[in-house]
Amino acid sequence: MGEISCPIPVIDLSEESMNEAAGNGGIPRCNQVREAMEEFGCFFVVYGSDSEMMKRGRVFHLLKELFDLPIETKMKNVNSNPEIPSINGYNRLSEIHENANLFNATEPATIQSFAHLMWPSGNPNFCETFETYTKRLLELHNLITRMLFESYGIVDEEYYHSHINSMTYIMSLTGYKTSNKVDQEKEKFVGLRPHTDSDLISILDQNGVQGLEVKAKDGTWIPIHFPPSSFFVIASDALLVWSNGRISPCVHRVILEGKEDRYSIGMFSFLKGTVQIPHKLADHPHYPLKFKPFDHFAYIPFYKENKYLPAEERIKMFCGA
Ligand SMILES: O=C(O)CCC(=O)C(=O)O
Ligand SMILES: [Fe+2]
Repeated sequence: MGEISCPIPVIDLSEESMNEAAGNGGIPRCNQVREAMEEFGCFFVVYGSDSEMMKRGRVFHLLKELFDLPIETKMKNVNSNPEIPSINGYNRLSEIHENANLFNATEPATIQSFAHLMWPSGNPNFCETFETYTKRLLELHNLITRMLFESYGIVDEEYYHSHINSMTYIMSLTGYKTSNKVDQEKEKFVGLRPHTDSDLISILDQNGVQGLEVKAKDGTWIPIHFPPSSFFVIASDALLVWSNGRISPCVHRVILEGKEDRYSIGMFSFLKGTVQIPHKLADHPHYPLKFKPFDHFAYIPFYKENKYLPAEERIKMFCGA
């Protein structure tokens, strides 16, 4: 059987490409971002230089180091954000699947105190690598947000800055240690059931081991193979509300195969406060106001209780107009 080419758009936001575009009068890349979000709820973004890619390899070595620590150590990472009590700092979800969540992940102090908990005698390599990494992911998140706003004609700088300044990020580090599953050499098994995420926009990364799949509009599952130097960007539940129903959250799952351990990182963006449809998107004959404003943190426990309902149904139950 021949390879089916992946229909998911790849958007090049690398520095060279952005400079080139600026020189050419600018390819309307912000429209590509919006179109990808509206059509697929996700896209690949090429971002960062080759030397940064080398460093990204380091990130996943460090995740192995982290998940190889004794469970008692990993359990010391407790939730440090009392406003989101329903998200744990550490989860052991099965014998092969565990994850660590870092709250306010873009603050260097968060990375340092996490590293100190995990490695009391210090791990400067972890701190340096993750501080740089989260900084880049934050820049990327802000760039994508700005482009999306621009494409919708929301060019109010004050609105953009107040939105960005209201964000907080949870970085979720996940390990799927399939090598622990000695008896299931060839069988595929579910790492994460189909779901959408509860935040606004998630940025995903992984080591070289495949497993992530997204559900296309026709119901088929598309395996996600990251192009070189890319991250995978997905729309989450709160973006459905913010966009007044224009952007459907991306349904995704993780299917594991073989014995190679898989490590992934998700940078999840939450609004500290109210998610609200901007006037520009509410005031349209095809898009009458669909959702009431809602408190993003208050949504999380509801989301968790109803995680496997279709996102549209869940959101409508929570804040349908
Ligand atoms: O492991 C992955 O690639 C995806 C993780 C994910 O979907 C999640 O944490 O919500
Ligand atoms: Fe997810």
